[in-house]
Amino acid sequence: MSGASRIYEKRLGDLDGLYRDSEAFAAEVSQRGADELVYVVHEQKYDSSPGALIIGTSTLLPGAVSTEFAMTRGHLHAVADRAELYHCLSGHGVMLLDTVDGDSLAVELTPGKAVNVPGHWVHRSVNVGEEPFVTLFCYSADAGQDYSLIERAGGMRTLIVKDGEGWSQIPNPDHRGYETAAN
Ligand SMILES: O=P(O)(O)OC[C@H]1O[C@H](O)[C@H](O)[C@@H](O)[C@@H]1O
Ligand SMILES: [Fe+2]
Repeated sequence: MSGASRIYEKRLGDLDGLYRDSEAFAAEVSQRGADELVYVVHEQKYDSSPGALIIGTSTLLPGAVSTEFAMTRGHLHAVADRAELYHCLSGHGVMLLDTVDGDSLAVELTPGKAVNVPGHWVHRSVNVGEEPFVTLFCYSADAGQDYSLIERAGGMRTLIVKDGEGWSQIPNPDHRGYETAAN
């Protein structure tokens, strides 16, 4: 299929402020290096019109900073009503979802499972496994991403943390509410 293709990478040094434990983050940067890849997105879009789709794959490598698993920055779509499909191709992850009004969900994804993220939901991928977590995604080409809402809110409502050999979700004590952040 013809059209613009893009590869978008995030390295450890790009993710300052994402994890709660800033000392543990600094230690990871000095140990693993600021250039270490955390996630890479391969996307393809043939057009930017409202009806067009962006499709691609997101590959989030395994890892953790202190107790928090590797994650994407997360966002609300700039055109907030735009939805997105994520279909897990490999690995073991969680799609973390919040609404501005107070709903939160953590959807576990393993190969063959999919999550249909409605518009108006903030979303982030988390890798809770030991292999790369790879999803196929599809969303409207005009959606865009708003990264500042999560930052202003002090992070998403929930943290996905190590729990023995597995993972669990705990409330994020730094979260200030999206309602306040929006004003
Ligand atoms: O945009 P981030 O929160 O950094 O997450 C990385 C990527 O996640 C998903 O795969 C989205 O479909 C991409 O459009 C996005 O760029
Ligand atoms: Fe998205």
